[in-house]
Amino acid sequence: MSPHVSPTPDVEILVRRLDADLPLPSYAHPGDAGADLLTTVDVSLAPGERAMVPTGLAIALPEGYVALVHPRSGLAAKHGLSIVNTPGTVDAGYRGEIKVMLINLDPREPIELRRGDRIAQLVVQRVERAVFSEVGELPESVRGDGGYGSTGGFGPS
Ligand SMILES: O=c1ccn([C@H]2C[C@H](O)[C@@H](COP(=O)(O)OP(=O)(O)OP(=O)(O)O)O2)c(=O)[nH]1
Ligand SMILES: [Mg+2]
Repeated sequence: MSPHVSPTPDVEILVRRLDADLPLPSYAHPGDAGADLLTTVDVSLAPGERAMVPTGLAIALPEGYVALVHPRSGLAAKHGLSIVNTPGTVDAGYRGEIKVMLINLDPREPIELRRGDRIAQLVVQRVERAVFSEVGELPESVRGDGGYGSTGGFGPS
């Protein structure tokens, strides 16, 4: 194994293919964080239009994991294709079809996608579950309640 490949074991995710003619999600390169998702249908998006696009996949994540549906940067840069709810959250308990809420952010050009095109990427991560414990006062911090640009704009802070 290359020393640059993570030594941690891969996480097994059970997958049902709802569309037998399309492949399982796959990583384009070793070390990639995102496995590409395909559309099972042709999609045409006018400027500003959005659509819920099926991937033909249903998965069972192990407890303690989440799968996040991220845009592909090449399609975003070249065509303005993004995802309305990026990143989409696929819960470990979800057994339905993974769908991608695509949106065409280009102000002028329509986007035409064909069945089998790679439209998004799925990033699998460990996730913590929190216990929300109510208190009257929060512990002090250096930032305090400063936010929303409190350190300034584009220039150095
Ligand atoms: O991009 C996405 C986002 C979500 N989902 C599926 C998996 C996820 O587990 C479920 C619910 O998503 P979420 O919790 O984000 O939506 P919600 O509006 O809160 O719906 P719900 O009330 O069902 O939780 O929808 C997708 O297939 N693609
Ligand atoms: Mg929810």
